Amino acid sequence: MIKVGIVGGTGYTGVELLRLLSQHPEVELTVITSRSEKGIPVAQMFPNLRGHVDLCFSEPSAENLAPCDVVFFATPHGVAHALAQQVLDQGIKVIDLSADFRLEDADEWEQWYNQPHGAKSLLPEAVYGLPEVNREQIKQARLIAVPGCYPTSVQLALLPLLEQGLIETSGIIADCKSGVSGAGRQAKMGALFCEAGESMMAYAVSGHRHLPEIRQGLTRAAGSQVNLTFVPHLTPMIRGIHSTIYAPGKTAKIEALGVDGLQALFEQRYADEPFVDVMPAGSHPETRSVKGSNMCRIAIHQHKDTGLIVILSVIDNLVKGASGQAVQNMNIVFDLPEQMGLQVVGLLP
Ligand SMILES: NC(=O)C1=CN([C@@H]2O[C@H](COP(=O)(O)OP(=O)(O)OC[C@H]3O[C@@H](n4cnc5c(N)ncnc54)[C@H](OP(=O)(O)O)[C@@H]3O)[C@@H](O)[C@H]2O)C=CC1
Ligand SMILES: CC(=O)N[C@@H](CCC(=O)OP(=O)(O)O)C(=O)O
Repeated sequence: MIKVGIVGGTGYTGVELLRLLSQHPEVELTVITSRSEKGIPVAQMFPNLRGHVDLCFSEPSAENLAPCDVVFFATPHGVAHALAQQVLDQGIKVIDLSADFRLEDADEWEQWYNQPHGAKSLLPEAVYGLPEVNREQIKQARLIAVPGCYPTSVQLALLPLLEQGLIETSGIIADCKSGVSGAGRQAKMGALFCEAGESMMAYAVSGHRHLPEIRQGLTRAAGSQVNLTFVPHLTPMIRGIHSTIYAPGKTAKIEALGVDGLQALFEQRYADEPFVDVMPAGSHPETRSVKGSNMCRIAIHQHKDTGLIVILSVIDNLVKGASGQAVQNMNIVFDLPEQMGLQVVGLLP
């Protein structure tokens, strides 16, 4: 059995890890930390876990995490910077759900996250945990940076086109909508029911901190610099991300392929991917079809008037966008079947 520790067990991604890992046949939940709820039984705070998790929250320290084989950080930015080295030094793998190790360039990270990078020496070995791109590197990794929620939905939608050089590398627009759980469990005015309910708004239009992460991944896929306009929106749902991506095709290549060729390209690219579902041509995926599941559902269209390629991509921000993808990475690292503990079907309605 794999002994698992979770730092930050009281946040939304932490409790989602608990939900998934408590059902995982190869996992023994060993340590769950919270500074604010130290000593409190996990099942007292989260009654859905009664009968499934019998641990109490403990202090987040390297000493307490020592019995683990792997530690998940489900914490705000900067926490893994401070603790990851000590955890790794004990021979424990680290899977970080925050953005601490996602950007290769520490200066760029400091600009977007407005704080000093606290673990520059670990950056060269951190592996970006998008299995659809980095599966082989993940197998060997000690330290995994789980991609952000918006970056997961946008990259999966664009990879096949950029890898094949079928679209322009500038002029791409990613218009993304997120549920409110994306903002975390901490009390914030904008996440209040009366503020977020029955309303919708864009935010961080001039530049969101996921932009450099998306750009980094797309640039790697294309082999040349990619620029895009990424605009996130807050929508009145609890879970889910819906990304509508507009990409200018390279005219001759797209005309040669046609929309059927594009559909076939996506189907081939993701044929062996357990968590990417390319929907039948003409589909319009709904966020509720992936609610609670680790699936990314994608549909490809071409706009009749402008010829723009329009890709629709939906995920559950807390599952494929965070905790589910983190468990997928753990399965790969420990050489387990990638779908183990993750075969949850989306909830309808
Ligand atoms: N919500 C989402 O959809 C997604 C979130 N993420 C990322 O995952 C991480 C966690 O997000 P989320 O679960 O939403 O966050 P929350 O704010 O809901 O939870 C944060 C957790 O971290 C703990 N924590 C806070 N500060 C510290 C600290 N200094 N040391 C140790 N533990 C600490 C908190 O517990 P306590 O204070 O009691 O110790 C709490 O359990 C973030 O980096 C977020 O950006 C990534 C993708 C999607
Ligand atoms: C709706 C909402 O507020 N979403 C968050 C992004 C989700 C998240 O936690 O970001 P990381 O992937 O960087 O960890 C935001 O825009 O800041």
